[in-house]
Amino acid sequence: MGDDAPNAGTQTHYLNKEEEFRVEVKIGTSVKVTLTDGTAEIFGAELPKGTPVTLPGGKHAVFSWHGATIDVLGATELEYVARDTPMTQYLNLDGVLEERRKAAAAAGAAGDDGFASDGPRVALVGPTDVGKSSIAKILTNYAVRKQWAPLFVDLDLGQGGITCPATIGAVPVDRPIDAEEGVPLEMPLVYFAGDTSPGNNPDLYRYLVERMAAMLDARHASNPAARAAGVVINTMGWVEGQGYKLLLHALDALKVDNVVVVGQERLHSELTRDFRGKRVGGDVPGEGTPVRVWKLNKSGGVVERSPEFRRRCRDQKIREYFYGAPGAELQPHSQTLPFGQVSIFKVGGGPRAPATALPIGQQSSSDPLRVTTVAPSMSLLNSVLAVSHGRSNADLLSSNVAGFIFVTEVDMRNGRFTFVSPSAGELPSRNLLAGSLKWIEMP
Ligand SMILES: Nc1ncnc2c1ncn2[C@@H]1O[C@H](COP(=O)(O)OP(=O)(O)OP(=O)(O)O)[C@@H](O)[C@H]1O
Repeated sequence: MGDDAPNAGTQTHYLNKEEEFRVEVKIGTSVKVTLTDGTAEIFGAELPKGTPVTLPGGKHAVFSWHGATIDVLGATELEYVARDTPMTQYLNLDGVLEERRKAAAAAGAAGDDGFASDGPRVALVGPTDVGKSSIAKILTNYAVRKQWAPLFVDLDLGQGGITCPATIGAVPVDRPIDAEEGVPLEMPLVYFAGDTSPGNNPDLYRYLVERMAAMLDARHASNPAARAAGVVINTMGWVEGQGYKLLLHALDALKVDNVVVVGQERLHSELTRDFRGKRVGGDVPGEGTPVRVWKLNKSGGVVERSPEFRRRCRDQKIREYFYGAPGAELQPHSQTLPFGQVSIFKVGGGPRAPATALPIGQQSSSDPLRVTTVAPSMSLLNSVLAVSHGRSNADLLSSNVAGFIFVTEVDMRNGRFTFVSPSAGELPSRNLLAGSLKWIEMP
């Protein structure tokens, strides 16, 4: 253990075999890490030798399997070297998944299009702050380093692992997810739930997870390489009561065959009980891949994040969407449009009234899956709106989104609003989806 914090200037750190340098960087700032000797990785992504890598605000770990020397430039809030890590456990799990991928590819090559040609569908589950997203990145990156392109799926509405918070998303990963660029965003499939918690509209969350599962099945049916590479899924940290039911639904819908529980004995035993004897992928009972439930240790480096820190991480994620990662400072584009030139919708309006409480044939106006029009008002100020691929009112619910805009000004007197978007030019669609996601831009 070791170095004192906080630090500025360049500090050199020496990592022995299987040691990890843990560092906390203040939100809104960044530090640069350069590997000068040996080999090291950040959540499974190899550090290039001699090239500085920017670590944005947050908590990071630089791990070395064989020993390394690293230089860190900039002020950190906390830093130390840890000897005890669960990385060997994570590597062993990767070994099991790798065997599955190879067997799936071999079965596919032999013309078998049954469940034997399915690569692993792995989900990381556990309460908040146990390291689920970090392990999801490690497993994805280890697969990418062996030339697979697995699908990375994020079901956590709270943090926006792929694009903005309040979404679930999936993206094929063909180059390592690194600290600077995050998940590659060439072809993300993103659904907007409009809220950072699924508890406010669980029906919508379930619906979107099922949409995602259908798209995933369709992709695998037409792409044997993607099918063999498999899927790594990061789930939300709400694992009690309704959260547990939503989790079971998602694992079922996405046909997860490797459930990896991080850091909670009770959840592990509940899932072991609920998945006993269960198989996925087969056409007849008794066929298919048995679901395996694993238990992984939580890394000592994962620290609990306060609600305030989480909120700031979420804001940073939205900021990154519009301005790029710290240091990139992309220029978002500002435009003003009359309200008449766009249609703004929202999904759901609170809990559904029981059908028995309504006149026969009438649908509740608060149907959680009902799409309604949002009238222009000042309440749109600071809203993050999704730009939907949906063309008609009917398919807005089921369509994925092209991107997001952020409302910076509402001019009710002249009936127009000003927004920023990450790229210039026409919006890909004039159909916008609103939710409760807001962002106040800090200087
Ligand atoms: N080994 C480590 N050393 C230092 N920091 C770490 C380590 N592993 C994870 N972290 C950091 O700890 C924080 C929580 O980790 P992570 O986001 O993976 O947890 P999670 O279980 O997915 O949380 P949530 O469900 O709340 O999103 C993150 O800021 C992550 O970068």
